[in-house]
Amino acid sequence: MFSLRSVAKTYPNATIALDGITAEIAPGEFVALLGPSGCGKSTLLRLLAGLEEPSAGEIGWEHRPGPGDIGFVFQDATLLPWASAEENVYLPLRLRGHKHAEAAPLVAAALAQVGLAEFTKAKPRGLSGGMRMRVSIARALVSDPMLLLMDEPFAALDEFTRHRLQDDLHALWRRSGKTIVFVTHSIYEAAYLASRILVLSPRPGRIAAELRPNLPEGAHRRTSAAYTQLVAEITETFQRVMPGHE
Ligand SMILES: Nc1ncnc2c1ncn2[C@@H]1O[C@H](COP(=O)(O)OP(=O)(O)OP(=O)(O)O)[C@@H](O)[C@H]1O
Repeated sequence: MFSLRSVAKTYPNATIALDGITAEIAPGEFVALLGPSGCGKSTLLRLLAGLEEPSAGEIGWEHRPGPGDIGFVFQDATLLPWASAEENVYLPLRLRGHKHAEAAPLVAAALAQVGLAEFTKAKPRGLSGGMRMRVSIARALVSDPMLLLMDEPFAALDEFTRHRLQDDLHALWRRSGKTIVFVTHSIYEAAYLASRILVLSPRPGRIAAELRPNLPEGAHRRTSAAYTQLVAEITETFQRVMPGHE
């Protein structure tokens, strides 16, 4: 779907956020960018979104994304507080000039995809944190993007809600075949969700290691011996690649 060739990013204040990032991402992959705070994960997402330009290297696209081809989900749900779930999900289509009548079935389908078919009229304050995040995911899905960029979307949720949303996101990914790039600090989350894990080193971020997990699907995924083993493997990888670790 896209390739990163020796991509580097230095900010005007001389902070080198990323250096020499090279990777090829195929359609349908679920890529976790896993790394410590400040290693440039969000910078990499912004480069992919076209919000920043690399200072060196290049990003090559198989099909250059147009409007609506990339969906974003951030750590905060960033919903309009006075607007209903439905209106929040309609927003990106409205901004691109879609009429309400034509958008309504897409909005309803996106909300149904995240399990909120019954909550279309609810305002954000009437929804739990997990439900607000579901609205945010529906808003990202409404234009049927080819690529979903997610920046620590579940970091602020309690553990139980987080597990539910991880389960549902994983199922959605399997069902839809979308390409997802997901930033996280959590080894457990990366292990559970991703088909490929890129471990980034501390700033300047480089790809320090790469894993391609192949966990069993189904109800026992999280409790499987393979999952525990994968978490141990990623933890060992971290200890190996992070300076200052014994
Ligand atoms: N606009 C900017 N100007 C200058 N420095 C920046 C800018 N944006 C980010 N940085 C710096 O670049 C480095 C990488 O930031 P980035 O937000 O990409 O990291 P991150 O891995 O996403 O961190 P976190 O996990 O804490 O969100 C940090 O040191 C940050 O302070």
